Amino acid sequence: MKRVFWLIAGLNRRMMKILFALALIAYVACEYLGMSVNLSIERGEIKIEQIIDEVSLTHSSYPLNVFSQKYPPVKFLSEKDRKRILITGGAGFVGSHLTDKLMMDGHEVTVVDNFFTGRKRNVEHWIGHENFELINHDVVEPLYIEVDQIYHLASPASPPNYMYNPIKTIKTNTIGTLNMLGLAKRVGARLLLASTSEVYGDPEVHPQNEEYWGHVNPIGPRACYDEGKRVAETMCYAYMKQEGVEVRVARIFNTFGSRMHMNDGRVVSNFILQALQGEPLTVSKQSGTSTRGEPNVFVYLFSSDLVNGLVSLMNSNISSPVNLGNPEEHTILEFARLIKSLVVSRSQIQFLPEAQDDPQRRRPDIRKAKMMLGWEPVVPLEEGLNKTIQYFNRELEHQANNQYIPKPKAARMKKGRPRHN
Ligand SMILES: O=c1ccn([C@@H]2O[C@H](COP(=O)(O)OP(=O)(O)O[C@H]3OC[C@@H](O)[C@H](O)[C@H]3O)[C@@H](O)[C@H]2O)c(=O)[nH]1
Repeated sequence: MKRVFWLIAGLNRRMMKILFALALIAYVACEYLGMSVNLSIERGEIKIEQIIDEVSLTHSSYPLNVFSQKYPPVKFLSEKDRKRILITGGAGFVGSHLTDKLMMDGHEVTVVDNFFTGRKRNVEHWIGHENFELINHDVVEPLYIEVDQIYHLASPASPPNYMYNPIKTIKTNTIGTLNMLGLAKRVGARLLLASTSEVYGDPEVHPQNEEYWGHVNPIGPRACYDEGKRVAETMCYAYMKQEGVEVRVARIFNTFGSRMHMNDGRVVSNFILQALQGEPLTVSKQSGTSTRGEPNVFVYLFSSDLVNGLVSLMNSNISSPVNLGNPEEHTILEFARLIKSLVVSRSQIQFLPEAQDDPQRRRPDIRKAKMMLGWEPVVPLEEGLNKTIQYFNRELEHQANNQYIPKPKAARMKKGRPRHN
C-alpha cells in the first residue's frame, strides 16, 4: 500500500513537471503569437493609413481643375447664364441624356429619381461634380428646393413598366405633377412636362397634330399612363392660367437609344436584344378592323434628337403642346427586318396577337416644332440603331459578368387588387 502511494506521489511529481513544462511552452507561444498578431494588425493599420494618406494627398495636391478632368468636359457659364435645373426622372433613359447635355452646357443640375426604372449607373459619371446633385426621391412626395427650371420626366414610360403598377403610375403623373407644379409656383420656375404621343390614344387622325384631342379608352390597360399624362397636361394649363406658372409641354413619340433598360419591353430594345441573342423577334400583329393584316406602323426618334428638342422647347416662348417625334414611318415588320440585318442575326420573326388598345398607327405632325423651334430629327435611323445595338452588346457583356439586372414583374395581385403604394 505504501509502495502504491509512493508511486502515485512519484507520478504526480513527474506529471507536475510535465504540466509545468507544457504551461511554460504555452505561455511563450501565446506571447509570441500575441505579438505577431499585434504586429500584423499594426502593419494592417499602417497600410490602411498609408492608403488613406495617399488618396487624400492625391486629392489635395491636385488643383481643382485637374481633379475635375475625370468628368466629361463642362462649359463655363457666368452666374447670369447658369441655371439651377431640376430633372425629375433624371437617372432614366431620356433623363440621363438630358442631364449630360445640361451639365456639359455648364448648368447646375439636380437629378431626382426613385430608381424604379432609372439607374444610378446612368448618371454615375457626374457624381461628385460641383454642379451636380443626385437625390433619391419620389415625386409623389413634395420637394423643397430652389431651382430656375424643372424638366418633369418622372414616370415609367414603357407599357410593361407603367402597367406593372397602374395605381402608382397614376399617382406619379397626377400627384407627382401637382407637386412639381407647386414647386414651380413657389420658386417661380418654368416647368416642362414630358407628355407623350399616347395622349392621342389609338388615333383616328393621321398624322397627329397638336390640335387633335385624341382617342383614348379611359378604362383600358393603358389608361393609367395615357389619362395620367392627359390630366398632367390639364394641370399644367390650370397652373398657368390660375397661378401664372410658365409651362412647356412636349408630346414625345417613340424614342430609343443607349441607356434603355434591358427589360424596358418596348419594341426597339426588345428587337435588338432578341436579335443579339438569336431569339425570335416578337412582332405584334395588327388586329381589329384592318383587313390588310399588316403589323402596326410606327416612327422612331433617337434620344439625342429628343434631348435637343426638349431643351429648345424649354427655352422657347411656346407654352402650348409641341410634338417631338420622327415623322419617318416604318411598319413593325420592316423594322424587325432592319434590326435583323444590322445585327446580322439569324433570328426568326414570330407573330404575336395584338395587345389590347395597342395603337395601330402613329406619326407626328412636326410642322409646329419645325416652324417655331427650328427643330427636326437629324440622326438617321440606321445610325441611331447601330449606336443602340453597340450599347445593348455592352449590356449583355455586363450581364454575363454576373451583374444582376432585375426584370419587371407582372402586377402582383393581393385579394383581387394590385399592390400599390
Ligand atoms: O416586342 C414587341 C414590342 C412592341 N411591339 C409593337 O411595337 C409597337 C410600339 O410599341 P412600344 O412598346 O415600343 O411602345 P408604344 O408605342 O406602345 O408606347 C410608347 O409610345 C410612346 C411613348 O411616349 C411611350 O413612352 C411608350 O409608351 C406596338 O404596336 C407594339 O405592339 C412589337 O411588335 N413587339
